[in-house]
Amino acid sequence: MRIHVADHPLVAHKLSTLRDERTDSPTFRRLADELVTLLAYEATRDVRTEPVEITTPVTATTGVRLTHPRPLVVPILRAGLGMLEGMTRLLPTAEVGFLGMIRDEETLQPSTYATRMPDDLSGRQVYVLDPMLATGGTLVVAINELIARGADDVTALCLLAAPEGVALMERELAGTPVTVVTAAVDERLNEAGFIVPGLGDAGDRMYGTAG
Ligand SMILES: O=P(O)(O)OC[C@H]1O[C@H](OP(=O)(O)OP(=O)(O)O)[C@H](O)[C@@H]1O
Ligand SMILES: O=c1cc[nH]c(=O)[nH]1
Ligand SMILES: [Mg+2]
Repeated sequence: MRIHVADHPLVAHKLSTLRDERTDSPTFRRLADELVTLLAYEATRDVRTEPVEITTPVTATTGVRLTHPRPLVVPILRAGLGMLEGMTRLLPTAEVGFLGMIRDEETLQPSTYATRMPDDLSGRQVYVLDPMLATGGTLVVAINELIARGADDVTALCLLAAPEGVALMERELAGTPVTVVTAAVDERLNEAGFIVPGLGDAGDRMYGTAG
């Protein structure tokens, strides 16, 4: 597994406002959207392309286009849904699948309550969207499902990661074609499994609800 931390002052600036407890839901959603677009630029560095012959007003030349099958983007509901538009702005022709997952507040174990994506992902590049990589349990289950369906290149975009979650993914997904792109790796998890300093519950902050 590879991890890429986006080291850029604009990313750090937007992330700081996102973390601030005074940031309201509309601003949180807008900043998450802007951050995803910056992360998506890094995350799609290896998106598959093929040569294409084009003619400019001046001459014939060779350009590139995204290969078929198109990449699949999979937001993990709820909070990952707030990252979808920022991602598809850069990859407008991507196919979109959905995974609904929830982490038990006591045990911190993830469970999947909805799955809507192609059964056969053979040879597909997949971009998974989830703002928080905390214990890593959610992303390990999600990515194993994608690989079981045949995905051969998986990139997870996360706004924030905890070292414990990165370590779990490195252990559980060793030898798999997985990359994590994140805006920051924070200090640690607290007793409740929240990222410190973190930004709180991403889903609640995004949608203005509790739980
Ligand atoms: O790395 P982990 O320890 O598994 O935790 C991360 C997960 O927790 C949050 O989802 P949550 O369960 O709060 O669901 P929500 O998006 O509906 O709020 C977050 O959006 C991740 O999916
Ligand atoms: O800090 C955390 C950890 C898990 N999920 C969140 O939304 N925030
Ligand atoms: Mg939540």
